[in-house]
Amino acid sequence: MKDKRKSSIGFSYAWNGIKEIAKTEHNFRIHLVATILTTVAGFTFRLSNVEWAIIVLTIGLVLMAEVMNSAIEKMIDYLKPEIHPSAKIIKDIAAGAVLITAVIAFIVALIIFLPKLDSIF
Ligand SMILES: Nc1ncnc2c1ncn2[C@@H]1O[C@H](COP(=O)(O)OP(=O)(O)OP(=O)(O)O)[C@@H](O)[C@H]1O
Repeated sequence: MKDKRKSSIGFSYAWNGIKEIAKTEHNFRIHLVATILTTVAGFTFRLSNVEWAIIVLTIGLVLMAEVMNSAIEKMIDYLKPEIHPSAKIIKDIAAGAVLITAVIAFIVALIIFLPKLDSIF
């Protein structure tokens, strides 16, 4: 019982973190919109189970990278609020991780949706 309460408190802290990022991070909101559009496209093109699994994993990868990037940005702003070359490179590297996942998501979208668009036109 005690463990259950503890884990639900942990979940509420995690949810609080996600809400904070959704409120403050512009890029995260853009990725949420992309998630909604991709989901609509998925239903429109009647994706197979395997295609859905790949799309869900890819969306998760991008959102997770965005959340980790935001955590790193906030940590740097807290530890090193002034301009510093190390602060710059740490934030640039974290942003690089998001860029990699966004490129992967774009390629996955091309592989899955292009043939379906092709069959329509
Ligand atoms: N303290 C700092 N010292 C040096 N360069 C910084 C510092 N903070 C940010 N930068 C540079 O500015 C870039 C953008 O940083 P910022 O914290 O605004 O990230 P962002 O991606 O614009 O964040 P947000 O998602 O909040 O808009 C970083 O990638 C880094 O190159």
